[in-house]
Amino acid sequence: MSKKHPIISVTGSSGAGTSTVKHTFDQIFRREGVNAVSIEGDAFHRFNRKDMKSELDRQYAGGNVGFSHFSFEANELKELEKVFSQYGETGTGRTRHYVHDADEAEKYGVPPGEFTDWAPFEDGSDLLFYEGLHGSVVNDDVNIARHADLKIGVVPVINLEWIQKIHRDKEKRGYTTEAITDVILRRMYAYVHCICPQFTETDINFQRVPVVDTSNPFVARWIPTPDESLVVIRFRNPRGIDFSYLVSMIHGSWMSRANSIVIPGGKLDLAMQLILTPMINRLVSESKRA
Ligand SMILES: Nc1ncnc2c1ncn2[C@@H]1O[C@H](COP(=O)(O)OP(=O)(O)OP(=O)(O)O)[C@@H](O)[C@H]1O
Ligand SMILES: O=C(CO)[C@H](O)[C@H](O)COP(=O)(O)O
Repeated sequence: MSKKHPIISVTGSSGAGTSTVKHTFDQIFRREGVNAVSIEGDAFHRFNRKDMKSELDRQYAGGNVGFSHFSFEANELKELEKVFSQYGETGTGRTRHYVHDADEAEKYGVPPGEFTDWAPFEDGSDLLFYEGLHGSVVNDDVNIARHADLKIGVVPVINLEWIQKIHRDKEKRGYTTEAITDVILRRMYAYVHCICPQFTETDINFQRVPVVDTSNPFVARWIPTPDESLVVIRFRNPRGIDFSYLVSMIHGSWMSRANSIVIPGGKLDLAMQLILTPMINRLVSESKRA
């Protein structure tokens, strides 16, 4: 945690919607005049695509069938913790990009499956924004969660997460349903052991729940729309959260527990703006006073 150089981390599995949530944060940053530097979790993969394939073969041959991109050891988590820690102390740091597809290859000038070079953050930012797989990890080697001042979990129920992943990976990244299904299966061990535990560390979780039948996610023809879903918003520490204000502002919402509200899926953007804007403003104004 850093009063002077705050960090926001948004954590979610592959296809959960963290990139989508980043757009909402970007809108808040623009509107509130907050200068944020952003990093993507995939930048901290340990291997490029080709080397990951070799490493997977090597791990499988050695009997480690739980190895995947979700695994701690497939990512440079010490480097990520160092970036968080350095940013918290000095407001400086560095990142790079993992290039997934042709569009990103054109944008960054390196082929799909490769990393760009590391580059330093711009000077003078107000906060650091992380979005990816491992923003709230606590294990024997690293404690990334302790460096972040606001930790968000993006966690659709799993059938929906799979539908979102399958559609995104097919349309944007050119994979087949069979290849994506294979990846989902191979990642299951690390999903349970490396991804899920983070959502007890996060301050607020946004869980999208479809209200249409998603019982066979592998044949779903489209992603359930916002109007075909609800979102459960759970606060780790509900003290200071003005639930009656939120329920009155978000038409159709209700409290389901003392620390949780449920909103119509179409109100997610509004809810995020109402909940997060004062939190972001507080982080920035406290940092200017520190
Ligand atoms: N609230 C939402 N309503 C409808 N569709 C959504 C929502 N959130 C995400 N999606 C869809 O789900 C897919 C995956 O979302 P997104 O790319 O944001 O995931 P991600 O968590 O960033 O994945 P990765 O980390 O693997 O890049 C996209 O097609 C996106 O449009
Ligand atoms: O989004 C992901 C994880 O968050 C990808 O699955 C990961 O970055 C590997 O990508 P690829 O299989 O395309 O090389």
